[in-house]
Amino acid sequence: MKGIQDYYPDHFAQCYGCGRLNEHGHQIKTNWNGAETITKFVPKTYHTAIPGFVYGGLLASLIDCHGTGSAALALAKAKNIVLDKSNAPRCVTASLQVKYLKPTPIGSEIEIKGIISEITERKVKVSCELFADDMLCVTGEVIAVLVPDNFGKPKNANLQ
Ligand SMILES: CCCCC/C=C\C/C=C\C/C=C\C/C=C\CCCC(=O)SCCNC(=O)CCNC(=O)[C@H](O)C(C)(C)COP(=O)(O)OP(=O)(O)OC[C@H]1O[C@@H](n2cnc3c(N)ncnc32)[C@H](O)[C@@H]1OP(=O)(O)O
Repeated sequence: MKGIQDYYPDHFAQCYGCGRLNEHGHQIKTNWNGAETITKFVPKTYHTAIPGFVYGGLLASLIDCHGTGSAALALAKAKNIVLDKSNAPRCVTASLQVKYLKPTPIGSEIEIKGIISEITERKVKVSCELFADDMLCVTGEVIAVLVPDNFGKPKNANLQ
C-alpha cells in the first residue's frame, strides 16, 4: 500500500527511516486511519536490544518518520492538496521526545498511531503511540516543520 512517503520527490525519498529509495532503510509508509495516522513495521532479529526485545533507537526512528509523515499528511489535508506524484508537503523533525513505557517484544508487528495535536501554517505537533502485541510500549511527541523545496540542496550547485 502507498503512503505519504510515495509522494515525496526523489531528493526527499532517501531518508533512512522512510525513504522509498533507501534500500538499507526502514521504508515505512504512513497513512490516515480515520482521524489518526498509522504505520506498521516488523522488526528483524538484528534490531535486538537484548534478546526478545527491540532496540529503542529503532523505535525512536520509526516514531520520528511516522511523525514527519503524519505532519505531511495533516498539512496536505489542511491546504487541500490532492496527493499526486511528488507534491507532498515536506517536513523535517524539529523536536523528538520519546518515552519507553515497557520493553517492546520482538517478533510481532509494531503499530504506531499518530494524533495531530496542533497544526499551524508551518508547524505540526504529532503525538505517537507505539503498540506491540496490543500493548502500549512507547509514546512519542514529534514537532515537524514544513521546509521549502530547496531544503538541503546546495545554494550554488557550481561550487559542489
Ligand atoms: C540537512 C539535514 C536534514 C535532513 C532532512 C532530510 C529530509 C527532510 C526534507 C524533507 C522531508 C521530506 C521527506 C521526509 C524525509 C525524512 C524525514 C526526516 C526526519 C528527519 O530525520 S529530519 C533530520 C533532523 N532534523 C533536522 O536536521 C532539522 C534541523 N533544523 C532545521 O533545519 C530548522 O531548525 C527547522 C527547519 C526545524 C526550523 O527552522 P526555520 O528557521 O525554518 O523555522 P523556525 O525556527 O522559525 O521554526 C518554525 C516553528 O517551529 C518551531 N520550532 C523550531 N524548532 C523547534 C524545536 N526544536 N522545538 C520546538 N519548536 C521548534 C518554532 O518555534 C516555530 O514555531 P512557531 O511558528 O509556532 O513560532
